[in-house]
Formats: sequence, C-alpha cells, structure tokens
Amino acid sequence: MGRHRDVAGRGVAARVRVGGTGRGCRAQRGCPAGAGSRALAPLGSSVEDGGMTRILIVGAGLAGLSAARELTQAGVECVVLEARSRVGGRVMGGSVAGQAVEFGGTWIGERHERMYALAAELGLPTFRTYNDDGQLLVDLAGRQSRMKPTKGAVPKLSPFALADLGQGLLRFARMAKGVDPERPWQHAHAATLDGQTFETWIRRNLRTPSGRAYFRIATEAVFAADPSDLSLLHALFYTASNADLETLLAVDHGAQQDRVVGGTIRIAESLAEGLDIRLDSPVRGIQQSPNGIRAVCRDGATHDADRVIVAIPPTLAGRIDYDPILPSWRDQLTQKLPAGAVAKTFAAYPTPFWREAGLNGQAASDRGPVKVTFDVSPPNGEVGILLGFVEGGDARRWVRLTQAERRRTVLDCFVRYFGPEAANPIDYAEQDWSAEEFSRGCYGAHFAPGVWTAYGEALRPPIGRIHWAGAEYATRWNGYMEGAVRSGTDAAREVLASLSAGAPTGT
Ligand SMILES: Cc1cc2nc3c(=O)[nH]c(=O)nc-3n(C[C@H](O)[C@H](O)[C@H](O)COP(=O)(O)OP(=O)(O)OC[C@H]3O[C@@H](n4cnc5c(N)ncnc54)[C@H](O)[C@@H]3O)c2cc1C
Repeated sequence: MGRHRDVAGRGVAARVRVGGTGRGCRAQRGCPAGAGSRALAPLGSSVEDGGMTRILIVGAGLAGLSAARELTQAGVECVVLEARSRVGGRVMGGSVAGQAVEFGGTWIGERHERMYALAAELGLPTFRTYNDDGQLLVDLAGRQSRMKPTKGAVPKLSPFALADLGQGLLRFARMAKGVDPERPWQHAHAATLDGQTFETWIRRNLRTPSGRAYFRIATEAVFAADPSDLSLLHALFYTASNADLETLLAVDHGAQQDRVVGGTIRIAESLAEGLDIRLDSPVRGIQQSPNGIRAVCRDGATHDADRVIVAIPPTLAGRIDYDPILPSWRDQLTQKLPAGAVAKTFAAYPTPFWREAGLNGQAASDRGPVKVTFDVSPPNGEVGILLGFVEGGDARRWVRLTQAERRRTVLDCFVRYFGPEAANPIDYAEQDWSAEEFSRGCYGAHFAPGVWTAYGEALRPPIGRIHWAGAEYATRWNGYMEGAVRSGTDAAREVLASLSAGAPTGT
C-alpha cells in the first residue's frame, strides 16, 4: 500500500511522490559494476588507493548520513549505498494541503542535544508543537474528559483508578532507573524481567481498567507495538535510554516538543550535501575477506572497501546475504528483532477549528484505529492539520481495509475527538510504514521476551570488518532520530579507531 492520499475528500487513491534526493548532495542513481567515483580493487587485493582508505556505508538514514559525515570530516573517503531513490529512510517529507508535514520521524524534544545542534548548525529553525494553549482530550472507556497539556499530567479518573495509575507509574519508573541502557542483560533480575511480556506486568501491577488502558495506549504510542509484543526488560531499557516515560509521552518538556520548519527531512537532506551517495542501490550481499569488504547490490554492481557500516534496521540487516555467514548468535539476534507496525494519517481543514474549543489537537483513546492524535498545522496556522497514529495491532488490521474504509475509520475517530467538522477534510493522506520495502515496519525494532538476555551482547560489537549503526543500536535515545545520529557517529569513531589500530576487530 505505501502512501495514499485523496484530495478534497474525493475518495481518489493515488501514489504521491514526496521527499528528495538531497539538495546539492553528490547523489547518483545506481552505479554500474566498478563504475564508482574511482576504480574499485578486486576483493582479495588491497583496497588502498593512493593511500586513501574507503569505507562503505549501507543506508542513508540519519545514522548512515551521520557516520558518513563524521568519516568525511576525519578525512576518510566513504561511499553511501542507499536502496531508496531518496535519503532520510524513516525520516520522510511529504505535503498535505500544500503544507510540509513529516510522514516519518517528526519531533525533537528535551535533551535531544545532537538533533538541536544539527538543526542549528545546518541553519534549520525549529518551532514548538501546538500544545500549551489548549487541553488534551482523553477518551477512555467511552467517557471523555480533558487533561492539562503539561508534562506528568494524568487524566481525570476516579480516586481509585488515580491511585492505581499513580502507584503503577511510580513502580515502573523505579524499575526503569535500575536498568543500565548499555547492558540491560546484566540487571540483577534480568532473567525475571526478560522472562515476561510487558502485558503480563501490566495485568499483575495495575488493578483498574483505566490504569491498564493508560499503559497500553502509552506502549502503542511509544513502540508502535502491543504490550504483549515486547518483554518487560525491553520496556524498561527503552525508557531508561530515553529519560523516563513522562518525557516520552509529553510535548511540554518531552520528546514531542519541537518541529523543524519545512520538516525533519531537511536535516537529512542537508546532512547529505557533499557526501558521495549512490541512490537506488539496495545492497544484497556483503562478502568479507582478510583484505576487505565487497558489497554486492541488487543490480550486480559491486563496491569494495576496507570496512562497512551497516546502518539499516536489524531485521533488514538480517536479510543481507553475508559471505562468510555471520556467527550464529548474531544471525539469530536479527531473526528476533521485528519492527513495530505504524501508519500515519493526516486530515487537513481550512482552519485548526479544534483550538476554538479549547483543545490542542491531541487526543488519547482506548478505542482505535486512531488512538493518538496531534495538531501538526504549519506554524503560521494557515490551515489546520490533524495527525492520527494507527499503531500495533490496530495497524495490522487497518492496513487490510480498502482505502475508502481506512479513510472513513480514521475520520470517524477524528469526529469522535473533535466534532462533526472533522468529517470533511480538504485533504487526506496516509503512510503505512510496514509496506515500505526498505523499512518493513516502524518506529523501530522491539525485543520480545528472552531476546535481551540471550542475545543482547551480540547487538553492537562489529563482526570483523562489518560495523553496525542505527537508532536500534543507540544506548541513549534509542529508537529516536537523536539515537540514530549518535549511533552513526559512534560507529564512525569505532571504524576510525580500528583503522588506527590497523586490524579487523570482533570475530
Ligand atoms: C512514523 C514514524 C514516526 C516517528 N517519529 C519520530 C519522532 O517524532 N521523533 C524521533 O526522534 N523519531 C521518530 N521516529 C523514529 C526515527 O525516524 C528513526 O529512529 C530514525 O530516523 C532511524 O534512522 P536510521 O538511520 O537508524 O534508520 P533508517 O532511517 O531506517 O535508515 C536506513 C536506511 O537504509 C536504507 N536501506 C535499507 N535496506 C537497505 C539495503 N539493503 N541497502 C541499502 N540501503 C538500505 C533505507 O532505505 C534507509 O534509508 C519515527 C519513525 C517513524 C517511521
């Protein structure tokens, strides 16, 4: 399905071409065998060419681009092989009612230091997510109430439900603080925490339907997965890596605080400027010898290098054909890291009419398919745009509907939250990330029970000349754009260190 939109409610589904190849980047489409920017050495001979070492990077998402930038700045030649016809990966630009929106990664927030620094360095201004001047709509168990837009606010509930939720949040926060995001598998009770799903913990530790609903909605919003999909240890690791649950959920002083004018795709495109990026170059195989690396693209083109950074989601890294095959523990790990399921839906209106009613466009509900919404209108408020997330089990079911049914069920939710005016948008668009060949789901990978404890150690270490990068590898801000940038930079530094040491690392 990928991307669909219909204009002015006419019910017409059509493919939309969005994003770009990176303004000013030296991006080329495909590349015939041996026809790179210079002649490539055959595998088995030295890849040194005039004293210059070449590093390959697979994937031009934020991790791959950050790695390439770091290496280039250190004077190391690198070539980025990107499967899509554009850079950015899970960051993707789009437009709704003629306004720039993000079809993928959107917000930067509290303590996303590298992302704010990049935006400033690249000359890209940010603006606040519409939040403070209205209240959040809570729709739980068929009853609606309003909630303050401040970090840490909780819904209006009965005293019993409130106490239940309060103790659940406190207990979860205490447990998360005890997990080391660098080595979650070393927690004193790792086996117990990793031996149960997050859903099991929710059932055991929350007594009221509202308390349980809060945790379930939060899980879907943060992981694009159901609490039964992931282990308790993973929920704790992810939270510890990203500050705390309140930060992850909040706009005010939280992960959804700011947007980039023109969209986050501008960060990816600006990062790509000046880099050697080969678009439309899906890597199918990676061969490794004592002398170097050879990447083989789907069209048969080959690229040789000293080392490679594989900067793609783990489930896709597992689909590459390695020669020799990867050690069993690393291969098994990638077999066990599925991506979440998420679709983004957008409806545009002549004005952000919900603001007049004292609402900030954010809704949280236990009834889907859209359970979480945001106001993603442009900063000038020229038109009103609602963003609705369809996540986890809802997404798995919803994507099987016809386009007309999908649109209707989304707009029904918007009407339930914001009134009858929401029924007639001037533009509508949707983006299903599970249908993207080079993502296969989003926001990122999650660890099911038993995976952190059995395979956690295998996640980050390089295998010989093959290094790993991506949001899933980050120890801080795991799963976020901030984590992707950090991981890319870390992988580049790891490569630089191993180049100075002069020998392959890992096994
Ligand atoms: C709907 C959605 C909303 C999100 N919201 C936010 C948010 O608000 N804030 C936030 O911080 N994060 C958000 N994220 C997460 C964030 O976008 C990602 O964590 C981050 O962009 C991942 O970057 P990456 O470089 O690790 O991976 P990717 O962006 O996935 O990059 C990998 C690249 O590798 C390419 N590739 C794949 N296979 C191959 C192959 N075989 N050969 C060559 N190239 C290949 C892909 O095309 C892609 O370009 C969101 C993600 C989605 C999808």
